[in-house]
Amino acid sequence: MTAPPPRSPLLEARQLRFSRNDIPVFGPLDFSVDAGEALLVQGDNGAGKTTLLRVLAGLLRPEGGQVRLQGQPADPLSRAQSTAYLGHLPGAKADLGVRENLDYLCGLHGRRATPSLEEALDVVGLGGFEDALVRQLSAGQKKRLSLARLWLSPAPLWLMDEPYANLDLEGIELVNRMVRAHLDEGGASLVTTHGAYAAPPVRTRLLALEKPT
Ligand SMILES: Nc1ncnc2c1ncn2[C@@H]1O[C@H](COP(=O)(O)OP(=O)(O)OP(=O)(O)O)[C@@H](O)[C@H]1O
Repeated sequence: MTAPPPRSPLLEARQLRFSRNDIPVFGPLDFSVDAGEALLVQGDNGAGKTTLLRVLAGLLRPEGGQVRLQGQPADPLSRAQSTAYLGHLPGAKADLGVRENLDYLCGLHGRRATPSLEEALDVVGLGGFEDALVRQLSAGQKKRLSLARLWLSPAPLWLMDEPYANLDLEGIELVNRMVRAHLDEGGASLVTTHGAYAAPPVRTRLLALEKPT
């Protein structure tokens, strides 16, 4: 019996590098993440973690190198479709309600057929806040709204920039439960951290970012 061909990584970066005004921010980097895995991206303030995630999401153009998704070269459009980005700013409209915002964000980024918006809000602990205005939410509640958007996303690759920031202990456990469930379903996650926060208790690779000299 012949062995099945090896499966391509969900995400692979080759010699990926980024500069701003000719000043190197990161790279060249080589790394890969398989379905069912998390990659912990560690580095000090300014090491380039957010920039790397934004490049992978297709929001910034790398200076060089390649990004492959499931073995195929990925242009910015396919990167945008295959990734869900959880950033520092929730991207929500302050004067709209929580459910309205989630609906709007899912309209922009796409969503799975299930669960419903209300179920997703329950999962992240925002049940009962459906009609609250986003500007009335705390920082942690806004982060939970972003997590609800992630939970509804059909994208296999989650790009999570400091997902534990502003969350209480229960929120940290929520992030870990979500990452574990996403990986169990065949997804993958990149999680940035300064190293001081908790890390998801899942099969994890490590990418240490240092400022280029
Ligand atoms: N919009 C921007 N314009 C110019 N320089 C920027 C911009 N955003 C980030 N930088 C610079 O790029 C470098 C990398 O920033 P980045 O936000 O990727 O780091 P980080 O590792 O995510 O940091 P932190 O842990 O503080 O969030 C820093 O030197 C930063 O000053």
